[in-house]
Amino acid sequence: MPSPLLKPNELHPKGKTVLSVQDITVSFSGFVAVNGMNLNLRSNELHFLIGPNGAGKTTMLDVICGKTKPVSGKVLLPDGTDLTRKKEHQIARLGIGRKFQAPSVFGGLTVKENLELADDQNKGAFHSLRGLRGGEISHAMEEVLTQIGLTDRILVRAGALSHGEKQWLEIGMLLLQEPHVLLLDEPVAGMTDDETLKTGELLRSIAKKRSVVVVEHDMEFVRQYAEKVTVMHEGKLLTEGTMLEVQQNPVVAEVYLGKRRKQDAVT
Ligand SMILES: Nc1ncnc2c1ncn2[C@@H]1O[C@H](COP(=O)(O)OP(=O)(O)OP(=O)(O)O)[C@@H](O)[C@H]1O
Repeated sequence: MPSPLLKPNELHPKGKTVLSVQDITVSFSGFVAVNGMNLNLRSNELHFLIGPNGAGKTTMLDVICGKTKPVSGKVLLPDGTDLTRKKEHQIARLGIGRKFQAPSVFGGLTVKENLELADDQNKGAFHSLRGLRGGEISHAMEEVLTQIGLTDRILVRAGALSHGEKQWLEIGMLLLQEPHVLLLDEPVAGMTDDETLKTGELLRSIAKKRSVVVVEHDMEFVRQYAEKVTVMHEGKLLTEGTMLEVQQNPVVAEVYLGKRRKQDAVT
């Protein structure tokens, strides 16, 4: 068990593998959604998972966080722990944070109360008795508030926040759990241009200390922020590299264009 005093970046210097997906296959009642997928996640890296609709990207995140169990394969931590054998809450405790596409904050609670709830969940019941008085917030919470840009909004009900602000709040709640790996599904969908830009900068700052994996369809966003891109197609790893490298891969172009041609033929 690593010392809780160590920060994720001290545990895993840049470039070290923090999670290894090995030969994962997922079947939904006989339909193979992921077919022998491999994926290496490294520390301090902003890693995008792209591919046409139905490629298996979300399913892959679901496998890593334990929401979906594969029929075969492993998801290994550096100490050899296989996450496919763990339950969702155990995986969260092992430092894997998952954000789903729709924000799931408590609309009736303020920003501060939502963060406190996440902080309490993380640290256990005694945390509530740690002696902070009414208006006070913990140092960790203060740092997170600054990072997600909601310091001036702490007393606003989450339900009254903009779509982008809700997404940042949820990311903040995950950050309080100090995950080593953060998994996000289409975080900028439905955001304004300004919110998209702020989210990109936020993810970049988070990836300075953690491994961040983003499933994304917005190619402009990927181009702007990706350090590494993995392309999935029909449940398999098609290729990976920098955005420039995968863009220049003719098979990637064919996969995307092929999809579009099929759609054009239908409409
Ligand atoms: N619970 C499920 N039951 C049956 N089929 C499923 C289930 N979840 C996903 N699928 C199917 O598995 C395939 C992969 O789905 P997945 O959502 O992982 O793809 P994706 O790459 O994330 O697609 P998108 O970009 O459209 O979100 C799709 O054909 C989808 O219809």
